[in-house]
Amino acid sequence: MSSSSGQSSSYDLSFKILLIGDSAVGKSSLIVSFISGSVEDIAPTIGVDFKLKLLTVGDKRLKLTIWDTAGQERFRTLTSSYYRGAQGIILAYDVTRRETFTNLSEVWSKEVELYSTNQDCVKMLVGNKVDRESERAVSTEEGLALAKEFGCLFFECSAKTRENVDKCFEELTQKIMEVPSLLEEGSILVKRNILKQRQEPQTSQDSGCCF
Ligand SMILES: Nc1nc2c(ncn2[C@@H]2O[C@H](COP(=O)(O)OP(=O)(O)OP(=O)(O)O)[C@@H](O)[C@H]2O)c(=O)[nH]1
Repeated sequence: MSSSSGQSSSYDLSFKILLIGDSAVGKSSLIVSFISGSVEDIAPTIGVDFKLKLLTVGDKRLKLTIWDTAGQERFRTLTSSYYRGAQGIILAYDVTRRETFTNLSEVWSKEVELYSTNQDCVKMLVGNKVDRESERAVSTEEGLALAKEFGCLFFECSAKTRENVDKCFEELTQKIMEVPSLLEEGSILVKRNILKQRQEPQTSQDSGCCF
């Protein structure tokens, strides 16, 4: 699997991936770490933000639109509509803050049930900040058990050291491509986009923000 960030209108499949979870678990950092390979200090997300990543998997060129939602409760109602049409959802928590893990059951999995319109959507639990091992408050076994309960994929990673960051996005993408209905959606999205580009003046957008 090879990857690049930036602009290109030439791709075979287009997928939408959404990151959810409590504030400051590192959702934006995971995205930036994956997209640009760098680690920066990031301000809290206001509303919703998205970034694009181009990947090649086998002979397919993929466009991933990765939506970053605000974890802060005051933005919750703003983010609910962004679940629509997602082929992949990452439920993120911070392995050093136990409440961010318990909120996956209390809050975030309920939001997914309520708002996710795609029954076949692939979900992944991601425990972030494993570089802070001495402060760990959630064990790997607990993460695995919850992922099993939710029927999700599972990864632990660090946006800071980039440990497992590429792997978790790549594994999620791979699993999406293994679901025939999602694969079909991915190619329909590309066709729709080509039609739209023919009808509207060309605008190139690598990232954006909605609130
Ligand atoms: N040590 C460590 N710090 C991290 C890691 N990932 C993120 N951080 C830090 O955690 C803080 C919050 O990161 P964000 O990426 O803004 O978190 P978020 O989940 O997007 O937060 P909201 O936008 O409020 O929902 C920042 O200070 C990051 O630098 C990590 O893997 N390890």
